[in-house]
Amino acid sequence: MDIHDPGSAAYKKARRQYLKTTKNRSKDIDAEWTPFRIAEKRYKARFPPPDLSHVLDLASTTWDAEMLASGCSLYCNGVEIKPLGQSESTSPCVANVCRAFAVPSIPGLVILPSFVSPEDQRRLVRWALRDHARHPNETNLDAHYILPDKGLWNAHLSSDASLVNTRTHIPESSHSKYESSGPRQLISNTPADPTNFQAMLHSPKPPPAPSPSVSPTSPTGLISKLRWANIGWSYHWGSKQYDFTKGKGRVDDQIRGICKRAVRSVNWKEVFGQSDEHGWGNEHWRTWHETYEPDAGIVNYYQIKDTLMAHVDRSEVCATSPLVSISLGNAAIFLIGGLSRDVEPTAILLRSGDAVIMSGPACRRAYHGVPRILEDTLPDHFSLGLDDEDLTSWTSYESYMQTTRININVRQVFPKGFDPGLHVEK
Ligand SMILES: O=C(O)CCC(=O)C(=O)O
Ligand SMILES: [Fe+2]
Repeated sequence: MDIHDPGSAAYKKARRQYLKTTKNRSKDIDAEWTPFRIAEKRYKARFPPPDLSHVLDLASTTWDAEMLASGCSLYCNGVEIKPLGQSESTSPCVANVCRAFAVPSIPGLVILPSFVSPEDQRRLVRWALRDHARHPNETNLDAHYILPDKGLWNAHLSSDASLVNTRTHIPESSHSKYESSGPRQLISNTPADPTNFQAMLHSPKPPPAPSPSVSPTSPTGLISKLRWANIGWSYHWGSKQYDFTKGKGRVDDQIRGICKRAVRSVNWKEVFGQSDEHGWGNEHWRTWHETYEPDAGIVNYYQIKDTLMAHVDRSEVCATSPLVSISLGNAAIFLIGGLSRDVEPTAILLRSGDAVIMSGPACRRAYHGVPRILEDTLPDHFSLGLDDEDLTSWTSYESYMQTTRININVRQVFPKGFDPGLHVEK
């Protein structure tokens, strides 16, 4: 990256901005920062450009086949990793190269580098933009705009000149129904679990208030403002709870298939079988190959300067089932720590095609975030993708992806055997 070259224009610009913004900053603000916040600040900084030498980057290392097969711990940029062997169902090992790694300091974290093929990555990008970011799936834009029936991406592709109208003209009388909420608030919510499910089910979930400051915008103008689209069960951002009264949205078959294949490719005994010190009793990881069933999630659309602050995904009733996270497009720094922000996080470079599985009580409720999208890291197969379907429109996907990272983040809300239907029909 040329941000590391002190002679480059990007470096000089970042330095100028840094000096301007830090001129009056008190030095002791830093003293109050948690280890997670310090790491976030470090990787987010435009200046000095972050040192990536302690970032776990599985793709940058050539692994010795024998060492991988030994099952012993290895170190990559100072981070301990454990290569996982074959699972009984499908193998993540291609030509004897291990394709699954656990991170022992965060039990339940599994990384599957390059799990999604280049063709599937392009297919998923099309899906995320053209097929998924539209009605009936809610996006961050729906609160403020009345999106076109044909979908925002299709409207953008057809160079639709007509502006997308805002929702600001809400009758005064119904204002009280609406609650102010923005995307990805960092308010803390009560962790969901089977015992408080009933109370959560019936708590009020008012629709978000449309922003009064937005104005009608072209589809092309709005595409760069797309930040998330819901998958499966509907999520209520205001209360940070699922709204089960809205019914169960579909999980696309392709997404479901990839996530199930990822979970089946892991030999969970190697991940959790050694010790049961985490006290989740029934060892339900033993049945994940058969019982794992994704039912909710989110597609995140990051532009280069976007970040996702430290958070815990604790709205799911099941706090241990695998969460499968797929990265597409530009690479990112992913930070994952522990049950509080006081735990020093591990930094992981996630590249297009990588899958991450967060599972078990230690990892599933660990703080994590994305402090940085790395500019100019779009892989070549996004530019050379002209051999598959629909040649003409790929260039639009490619140009959008030049400045984008997409993350498909898929969860299982309910533990096996928990029937939400019984409780909904009262
Ligand atoms: O973008 C990522 O890799 C993580 C996204 C995430 O943590 C979330 O959607 O909750
Ligand atoms: Fe998350």
